Amino acid sequence: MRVTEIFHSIQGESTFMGRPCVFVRLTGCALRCTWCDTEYSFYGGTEMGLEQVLAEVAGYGCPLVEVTGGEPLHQPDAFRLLSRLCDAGYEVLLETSGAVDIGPVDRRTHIIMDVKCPGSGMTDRMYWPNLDKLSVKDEAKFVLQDRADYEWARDVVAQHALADRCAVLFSPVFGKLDLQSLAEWMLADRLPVRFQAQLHKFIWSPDRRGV
Ligand SMILES: C[S@@+](CC[C@H](N)C(=O)[O-])C[C@H]1O[C@@H](n2cnc3c(N)ncnc32)[C@H](O)[C@@H]1O
Ligand SMILES: Nc1nc2[nH]cc(C(=O)O)c2c(=O)[nH]1
Ligand code: SF4
Ligand SMILES: [Mg+2]
Repeated sequence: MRVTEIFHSIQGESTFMGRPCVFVRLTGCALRCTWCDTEYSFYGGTEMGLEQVLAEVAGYGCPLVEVTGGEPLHQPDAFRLLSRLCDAGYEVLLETSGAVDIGPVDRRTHIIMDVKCPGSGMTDRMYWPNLDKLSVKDEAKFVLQDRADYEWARDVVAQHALADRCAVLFSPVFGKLDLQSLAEWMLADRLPVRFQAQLHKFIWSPDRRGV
């Protein structure tokens, strides 16, 4: 499979935020979210075998592993990687765009799935049946760039009763949507969702790779 980087860091997103975690970032993505912070993963990378990836992950001695990208699910080997990581006893997280069917993902995986808001420019790429496939251990994440995105996300959460199904995360596009505004909108509307900002960008510099 094609791998951009494997690194050990503090999990900066999701309900697992704050925990030490090994990241496997797979190369390539068919989407182009306007605000994507990982464009360096679109091309290049190194070809690695499944066993090689598993060995490198094991070297960190860390029980939490996240497979991300790019869009990991574009590579057929990603599904095998997730299953093998689960078999090996890791707590396994998957970050995925919402554009690829999550049906074949090993159900031991915690799926953290973006629902692409209008500001991303990628709403029409969403595979909507994915919303019904999320379960209690999974998370639906809305990355918001402005008030219009917020209102759209609020409506999607209500229409699909998403908060009854799984954790729902509202996250500002880093450096674009003011944290305080988002927090105040959520409180005013009494939303049953979780505020989250990208912790690693506060710990390290926002454009640093491999953290
Ligand atoms: C780089 S993506 C890789 C996984 C997958 N392609 C996806 O979109 O979920 C990982 C996460 O970072 C989020 N993200 C990317 N750029 C961001 C930004 N500028 N501000 C906040 N979150 C961002 C994405 O929305 C996604 O939840
Ligand atoms: N520290 C850290 N936490 C993260 N959580 C999700 C990430 C991602 O890029 O998918 C990420 C990342 O790039 N770094
Ligand atoms: S789907 Fe993920 S990796 Fe692809 S452009 Fe959007 S945020 Fe970036
Ligand atoms: Mg990232």
